[in-house]
Amino acid sequence: MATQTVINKTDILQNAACVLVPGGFGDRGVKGMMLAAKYARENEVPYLGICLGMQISVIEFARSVLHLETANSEEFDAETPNPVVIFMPEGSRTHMGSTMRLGSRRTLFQTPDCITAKLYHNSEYVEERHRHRYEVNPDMISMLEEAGLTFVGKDESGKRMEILELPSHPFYVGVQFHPEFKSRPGRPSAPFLGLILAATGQLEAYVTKCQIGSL
Ligand SMILES: NC(=O)CC[C@H](N)C(=O)O
Repeated sequence: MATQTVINKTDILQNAACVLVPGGFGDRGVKGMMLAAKYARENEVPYLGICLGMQISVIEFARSVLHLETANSEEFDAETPNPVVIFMPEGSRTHMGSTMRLGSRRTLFQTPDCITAKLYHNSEYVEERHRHRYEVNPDMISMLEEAGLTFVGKDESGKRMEILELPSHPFYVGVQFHPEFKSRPGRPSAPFLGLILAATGQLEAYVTKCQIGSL
């Protein structure tokens, strides 16, 4: 897609109540996803990034806020000088399928004082399903956190980033797992519910109810 066309596409975001960037593989559509993440971040539009969508938000933040213009995922540019998203060390580059990090795994909340912990009814941990080969580069975390992006959920080793939030934003959430896999009719997944509540101005009231245990 020509750059000009991509830029004009942000027009369609102007009336968006929220933005969701879902999972995916390869670099198809990544430019547009990056613009959507940037638009949501800069304009306080509720954002949920799932798996690739979380990785996109980290790249976008590194480029725009840390001014690392070449920040990228090794999935899109294996030689990037600023790999903010890297190939997971235990994966295999030659064998696909079962070499992915798959299945239900535990994410530990690093603080109870974050929007996702509250949405998950103040749990200390969640178990959600995974399907990915790349991850946020653990060596970049302190730089990203100093600039305001916080990693509020990590795996049991503490090295794998599972949930990010931008506390200065009304609802800017990225999850490395796939909350859609455990979502059920009448029992919506917490990150999706949070996105819709934020988009309709009901997030604060819902979170308060969670806090006082009346839900
Ligand atoms: N399911 C996904 O969105 C995968 C994201 C990315 N392509 C990875 O392999 O890590």
